[in-house]
Amino acid sequence: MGRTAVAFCPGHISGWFKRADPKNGVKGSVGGGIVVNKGVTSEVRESDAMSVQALKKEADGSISSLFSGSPPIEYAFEKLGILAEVITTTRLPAGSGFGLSAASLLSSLSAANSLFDLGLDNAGIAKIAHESEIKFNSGLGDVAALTGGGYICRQKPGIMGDIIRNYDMNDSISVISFGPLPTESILGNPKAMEKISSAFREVCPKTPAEFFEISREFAENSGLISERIRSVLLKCDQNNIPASMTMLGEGVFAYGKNAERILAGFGEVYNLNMSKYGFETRRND
Ligand SMILES: Nc1ncnc2c1ncn2[C@@H]1O[C@H](COP(=O)(O)OP(=O)(O)OP(=O)(O)O)[C@@H](O)[C@H]1O
Ligand SMILES: CC(C)(CO)[C@@H](O)C(=O)[O-]
Repeated sequence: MGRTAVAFCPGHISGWFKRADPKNGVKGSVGGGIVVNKGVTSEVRESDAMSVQALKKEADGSISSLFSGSPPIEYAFEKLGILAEVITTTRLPAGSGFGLSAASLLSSLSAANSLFDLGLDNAGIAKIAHESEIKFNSGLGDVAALTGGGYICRQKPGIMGDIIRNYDMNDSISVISFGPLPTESILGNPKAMEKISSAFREVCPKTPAEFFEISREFAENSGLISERIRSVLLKCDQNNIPASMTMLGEGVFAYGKNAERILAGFGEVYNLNMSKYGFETRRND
């Protein structure tokens, strides 16, 4: 049995985004989102061979296998010249707008950093994770978002871009997910991306209410709202609950004490809170 290290990274719900023009140098996106208190825990173990196993924890505590192999994590570890057995565990659904590809990269790299004494600081970890996300089209702005907490507005692309972080989102955030919308399928679709680009407005919220207004306006203009999402949004509107579509996943996130009750009529509800913190490293010899 080799030594292990464990690290956690929160999830990130994107409310609006726009891909940065790669001609301008830095790759990624600008946009807004919420760093949330549930995300991905990675356990990294010394090994002679590289392997990644993704696990899902259910509401009743049972654990099931999601998939094995994760090209973004394998690529990042190869870049660092390390081999390890990686196990990621999450309570949240995959491919559903929680930025889990970024969270699994950041938690796995944080754990590897401490296990192998790589000496990377948080910016160094984020740089490798961001590069891997861009390479696999699995995210644009999630890594930058997850370098800290709060509900945020990213005004420049990349991990060194200006990020406004606000922390006064005190009520719970309820999320319902109807199924995955693989990030690659949207980012790799020029028509969808053109519509998304025209839906984007260069504004930053100062309050949670403004955050949900900007998210909703973007979602309405993005061309991504399905019939199922529309019916949930209508119900939220009728009950004065701020709500919008999770980017990128076929789901709805809604704000405040009454949101859970309304969303529960449509399926399993994930109850989250804004996280004040981004990813972290913890040693576990
Ligand atoms: N929990 C996880 N553990 C390990 N690898 C993951 C995990 N989630 C996603 N990945 C890797 O990221 C790839 C792309 O995932 P995708 O971007 O569709 O999911 P996501 O990040 O959960 O979605 P979103 O970015 O919309 O929240 C997956 O094929 C997988 O290789
Ligand atoms: C593209 C994206 C919506 C995928 O989660 C996110 O990375 C973002 O906001 O850039």
